[in-house]
Amino acid sequence: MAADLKLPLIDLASPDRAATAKSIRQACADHGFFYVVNHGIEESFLQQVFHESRKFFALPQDEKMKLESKTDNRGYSPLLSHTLDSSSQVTGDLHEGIFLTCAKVRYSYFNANQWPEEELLPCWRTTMESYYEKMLAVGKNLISLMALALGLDDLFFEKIGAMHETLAYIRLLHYPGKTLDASSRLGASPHSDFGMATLLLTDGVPGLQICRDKDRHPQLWEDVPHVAGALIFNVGDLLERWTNCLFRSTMHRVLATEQERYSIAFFINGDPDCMVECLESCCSKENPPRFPAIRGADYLQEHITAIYSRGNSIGDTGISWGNLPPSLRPPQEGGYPPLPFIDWG
Ligand SMILES: O=C(O)CCC(=O)C(=O)O
Ligand SMILES: [Fe+2]
Repeated sequence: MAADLKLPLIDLASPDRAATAKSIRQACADHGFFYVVNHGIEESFLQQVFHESRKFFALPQDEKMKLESKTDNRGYSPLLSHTLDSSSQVTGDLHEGIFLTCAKVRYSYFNANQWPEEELLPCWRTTMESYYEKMLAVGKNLISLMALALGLDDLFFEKIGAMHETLAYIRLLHYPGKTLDASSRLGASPHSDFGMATLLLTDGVPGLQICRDKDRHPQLWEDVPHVAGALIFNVGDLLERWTNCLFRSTMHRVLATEQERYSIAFFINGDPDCMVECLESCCSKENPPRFPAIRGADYLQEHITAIYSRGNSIGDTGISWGNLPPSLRPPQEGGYPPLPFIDWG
């Protein structure tokens, strides 16, 4: 049975930014996950976004399929159409979703947005665009606190270009609840998020779990309880790479539960052209960089291709763990070497 977890709570209204940054540093090192409260987004607006999300998923399947994502990034992905961890399940994850972005990057890595028709869902697009703006503002505040947490200038990630033309995504998710084969599937199979960080909004229906130590056998999965009004923040792979694993991109999954569940992930992936390389303050002779430098877009694109490939298995795409670049392969046998002791002060 999964244990219950008490994740740290970060209060964005606290006037003491240095103390907030210190708590964030601890939270990212211990869990890679924390709650964000007093984020400034009104509860009524969050409920409105959920309401619009429910309306989208309630559309007839053929309407949703008109927005089907052709290359598995922007657009609709039906139930079982992809698997976040292709090694854990042969068939797909038990959820449907739609990916949207309002990012204005100077060249297009991904498809154009696909919006439901205005007559079908009036105000849907404006609600999502407004959600995007609000979440991006919260995300940028958190990224600057992350920089402070690392002992850097709070504009550090801006200055290195990571936030220049930030690629961020909304992913509306719907887990259908009771289905015949729910017991043999997961709502979302184990994965870590690929980008810099994710802000997650859940509807109170349980299911989300984290595994703090992926190399431990057997793995310990802990329930992430819902905290009303809070967003859930988690570190993504790019921040883990920047910090040489000081900040943890923690593995998580969603159980397929009896109850229908909705959630909304907001992925902050950073500027596609920014180089992601170990921060000086996070490595030393005894603790050399664990990952080679990589351009943000290359990491994301390779990962998306591998995980979201139609057919649900890496094999179907001609990609295998063996021919993925080293940055995308799972850790070597026995996991990564242990982290050195760090005195956080
Ligand atoms: O639905 C959730 O609670 C988590 C979703 C998630 O982890 C993801 O989309 O990356
Ligand atoms: Fe995730």
